[in-house]
Amino acid sequence: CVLKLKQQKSPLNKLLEHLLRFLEKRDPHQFFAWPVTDDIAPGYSSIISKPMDFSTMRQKIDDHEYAALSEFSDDFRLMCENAIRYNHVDTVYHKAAKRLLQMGLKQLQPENLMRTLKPLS
Ligand SMILES: CC(=O)c1cc(-c2ccccn2)c2ncccn12
Repeated sequence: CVLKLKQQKSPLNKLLEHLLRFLEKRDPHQFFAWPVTDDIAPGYSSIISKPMDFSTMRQKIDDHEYAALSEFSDDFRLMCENAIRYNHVDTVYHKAAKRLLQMGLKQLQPENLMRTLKPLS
């Protein structure tokens, strides 16, 4: 059998894995860890046309589906905005999504990005 050589992690992939770990730490209840199912959220799949969650983002990193940081940020924003739209404003999920989005976009700003990357260089 032909051994599938472990693909070298590209610099972008190293950055995205680092960012994903940073963002996941700010979801202590793991509300965003896995896809939302219709069982836990009635009608979810007919309301949210493009679902997204951290496990899907991790799979996309591993499958080299992100060609740029902006594509990763788009999925992060999509994940948060789905929760902001589906969940009523007075729910823990809506509130957690707003906090996570605000914190995540701040972290993705170039000057803050450099700050988290320093130790990686
Ligand atoms: C992210 C989201 O919208 C979500 C996560 C969850 C969730 C995630 C993990 C464990 C339990 N619930 C959820 N439950 C009901 C309605 C919406 N949600």
